Parts: sequence; C-alpha cells; structure tokens
Amino acid sequence: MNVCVIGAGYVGLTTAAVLSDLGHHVTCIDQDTDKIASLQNGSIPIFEPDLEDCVQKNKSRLRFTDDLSSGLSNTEIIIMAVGTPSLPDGSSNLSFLYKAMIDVMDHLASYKIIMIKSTVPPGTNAAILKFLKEKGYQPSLFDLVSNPEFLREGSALHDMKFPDRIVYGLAEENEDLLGKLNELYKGIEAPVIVTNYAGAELIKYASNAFLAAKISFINEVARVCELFGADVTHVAKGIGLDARIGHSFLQAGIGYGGSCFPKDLKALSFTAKDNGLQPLILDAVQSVNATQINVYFEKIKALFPALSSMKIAVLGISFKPNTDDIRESPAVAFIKKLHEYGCTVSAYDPKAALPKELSMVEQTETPYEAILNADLIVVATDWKQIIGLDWKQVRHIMKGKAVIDARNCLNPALIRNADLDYIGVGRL
Ligand SMILES: NC(=O)C1=CN([C@@H]2O[C@H](COP(=O)(O)OP(=O)(O)OC[C@H]3O[C@@H](n4cnc5c(N)ncnc54)[C@H](O)[C@@H]3O)[C@@H](O)[C@H]2O)C=CC1
Ligand SMILES: O=C(O)[C@H]1O[C@H](OP(=O)(O)OP(=O)(O)OC[C@H]2O[C@@H](n3ccc(=O)[nH]c3=O)[C@H](O)[C@@H]2O)[C@H](O)[C@@H](O)[C@@H]1O
Repeated sequence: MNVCVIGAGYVGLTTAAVLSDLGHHVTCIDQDTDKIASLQNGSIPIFEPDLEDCVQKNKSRLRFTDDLSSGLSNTEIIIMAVGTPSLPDGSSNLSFLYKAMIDVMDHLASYKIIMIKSTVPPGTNAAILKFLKEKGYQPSLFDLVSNPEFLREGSALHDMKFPDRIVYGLAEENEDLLGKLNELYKGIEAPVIVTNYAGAELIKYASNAFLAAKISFINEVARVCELFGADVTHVAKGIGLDARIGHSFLQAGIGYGGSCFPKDLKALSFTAKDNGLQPLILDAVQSVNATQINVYFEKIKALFPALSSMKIAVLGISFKPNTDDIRESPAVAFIKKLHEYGCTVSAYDPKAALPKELSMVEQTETPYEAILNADLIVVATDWKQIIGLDWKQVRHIMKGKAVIDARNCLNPALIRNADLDYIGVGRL
C-alpha cells in the first residue's frame, strides 16, 4: 500500500520504518525542515536501537519530505503522528494535530483513510470529525480512525513489530474499512480490538495510567519498606509471582519520566475534571511521582550533612535506558536539584545530553571521568553500561564511598564487595 506518515518523531519515524519493512511504500512528512534534510541525508536525528538499520534497509520504499502535497499524492492511508504535548494547565496541546489535519484535508482530492496515532484525550477524534464536517470537508472523502500507539522508547521497533494488541476506534461499524486496516498491518500478529473512538482513546490512556500507577504503588511501598527494614525488590518479587499482579513495572526508584506518562496522566486527569469527575487515583499516582525525588534527596541530606560542599557524580541523564530522550527525565530533575543545592555535579550518560538550562553542569565523555574524586555517586538511569561498571575501579578513583542506587538496578553485594557503601530507598 502507499502510506503517508505525518510527523517524523519517535512514533512517526518508527511507524514509517516498520511499515516500509512490511513492504509498504511510505512517505514520512515533517514540517521541521532540518529534521527532513538530515533524514534525506541518511542521518537519523534520534537514538533508537535498530532504527537506522531499518531505515537504511528499506530506503527504496521509504522517503522523507517536508512537502505535504507531493507526499499525499497516491496515498491510501495517512497516519498522524504529530506531538500532543502538555499545556500549562495539564490539558493536551492539540494545535499541531488540528493544523496537520487541516493541511491534509486541504490537499485531499480523493478518498483516504486518516488514522490518528498521536495520543489524544477521550472525545478528541469525535471532536475532530465534527470540526472537519463543520468546516465543509466532504465526509465521503475520508474515514477517520483512532489507532493509538503503545511502543516504548528504547525498544520502539520491536514493540511495533510485536505489539500486545492493535486498537482501532471507528465512527461506526465498517467492514471494508477494517479490511484495509488489516491489510496495512498484515504481517504483524496481534489481537485486534475494534471499538468506538472514546474506547480506543481510553485504552491508550488507561494503559499508561495503569503502568504509571504500578510504579507509584511500588515507590510508595519502598517508602514503607524503608520504615521497617524490608527490601522492596524482595517485596516486588514476592507480589509479582502472583499471576494476577505480574512482575513488570514494579521497579522502584526516583519515579517515572519521559514524554508520555507525565503528560498523559496530566491530560487524563484534566479531561476527567473538565467533565466533572474528580480522578482520585490518577492524582495520587502523580503526587507520589512528584515527591519521589525528594525522598531520595532528603535521605542523602540526612546521611551527608555537608552535601552542598560535595562533588556528586550523577550517572544517567535520559529518562530511561536505551534512549537519548531527556523529556521529563527524573535524572535531569535530580541533577538540577543537587546543583541548586550547591553541590558540584558531574554527569554522564551513554547517549543523552544535559539540557541547555544545565549547561553550567559538567558532562563527561566517560563514567570514570565523572566519578573521579567524587564524594558520592547517584545512579539515576539504569543503563547497562552503568550497571556493569568496574566497581573496584570506581572505588579506586572516587574520593568517597557512597553509591546511591536511585533505580534499584545494582547488586548491593557487588557494590559492597568493592568496599563501597550501597544506599537505596527501601533496600537492604
Ligand atoms: N514517544 C513515544 O514513546 C510515544 C509517543 N506517543 C504519542 O505519539 C505522538 C508523537 O510523539 P513523539 O513521536 O514522541 O513526538 P515527537 O515530538 O518526537 O515528534 C513529533 C513530530 O511531529 C512534527 N510535527 C508537528 N506538527 C506537524 C505538522 N503540522 N506537520 C508535520 N509534522 C509536524 C514535529 O516537527 C515532530 O518532528 C504523541 O501524541 C505521543 O503522546 C505514543 C506512543 C509512544
Ligand atoms: O505512550 C507512550 O509514549 C509510551 O509510554 C511508555 O513508554 P516509555 O515512556 O517509552 O517508557 P517506559 O518503559 O514505560 O518507562 C517510563 C518511565 O517509567 C520508569 N519505570 C518503568 C518501569 C518500572 O518498573 N519503574 C520505573 O520507574 C522508567 O524509568 C521511565 O522513566 C509506555 O510503556 C508505552 O507503552 C507507551 O506507548
């Protein structure tokens, strides 16, 4: 099929690459001309494992452009993957999506399927359909489908090729349309859920909210473990063995970050309140997450009264391993907090860079440079390159002995064997 993907970000690029790998002819369009120029030169503007290889392998079926009209010609399906970031009040900024929709509709000369893959609050697809009809666009020229995306950064290609489910939200039952959608994803084995627009939108939000809730739940349990001398990793393992609970998303630490959980929790909570419902659990999940860094910070302050005069090596900048994304990264928030407190901070990450606002903080090329003469180490992102450090070498070059495991990713025995002090929250 001929497919057009609008937005060449994490989701758009992955979608374009995977669909071309499935054999479709894909045009990926972005309004960011620098991004398109770089993609046209074969350079991928983000770090996502395997993405560069996939784009390279399928270059005969995959092209990049900033010219909407040329991109839309001959296309059967248009996939919207533009950003839907938070506005200051927590609601979703849908202006990129509306602008892209209008741009597309203005170029529509024949029937197309338009799929919204961007994460949008319940009610959005219906509102867009109504908006387009009121604007006078011919309803017979398009079908609008909600098709939320569930990939994770760091394993985006794998997640898109092997999804747990494919979700379609439709305006009404439509077998012909479903046939076309199934053709698009032919080659991907997954249960298909067909529902209405709001159902599809809510499957996406409820999934992210549930996963975030698991993280805040285990983080709160870690705080209780701390009071009673229990190890939260033992508790997580113990509860995870109950098949009804499961092991995933029970890794306690400094909290969730990224471009999605914080934004999506805020947006769902906002939408509920905007419609007269007080979302008690959603707000509690966010409240635990917002205070989780402080739990670590207060513990460090209590253990090291001279903290402000210390040199701290923070290992990890990205919001999770295997990505260079620092959007809402708890590691960045931690670095900022330590810097503002007066500490000398040295940061290291295998792929991510510190934001401009922290340009006064030193970022080193190697972890050992950051650690050199440090009084304290904070492991803020669970990269395998950080977990696998030579901890005896670390002990040799640092000034102090303390390692704060803010991701529960280290083996305490290994750290202690290197004559270092292992410190976590709710860890033995
Ligand atoms: N990043 C992730 O892991 C996931 C993100 N999502 C959702 O997917 C959507 C996109 O997210 P990301 O890819 O992370 O965003 P991103 O910020 O990486 O990329 C969005 C792209 O859209 C482009 N864009 C904006 N308006 C445009 C327009 N009118 N025409 C053409 N291009 C336009 C931007 O220039 C940018 O390159 C969001 O709604 C997000 O919530 C869903 C699942 C996973
Ligand atoms: O909507 C989205 O954008 C995506 O959001 C998340 O994916 P992502 O943000 O890439 O990363 P996750 O692996 O979910 O991690 C999110 C945050 O939670 C933290 N986390 C995760 C798991 C855990 O046990 N503990 C924990 O603190 C991570 O360190 C990270 O900061 C979801 O997992 C995806 O399914 C979804 O498509």
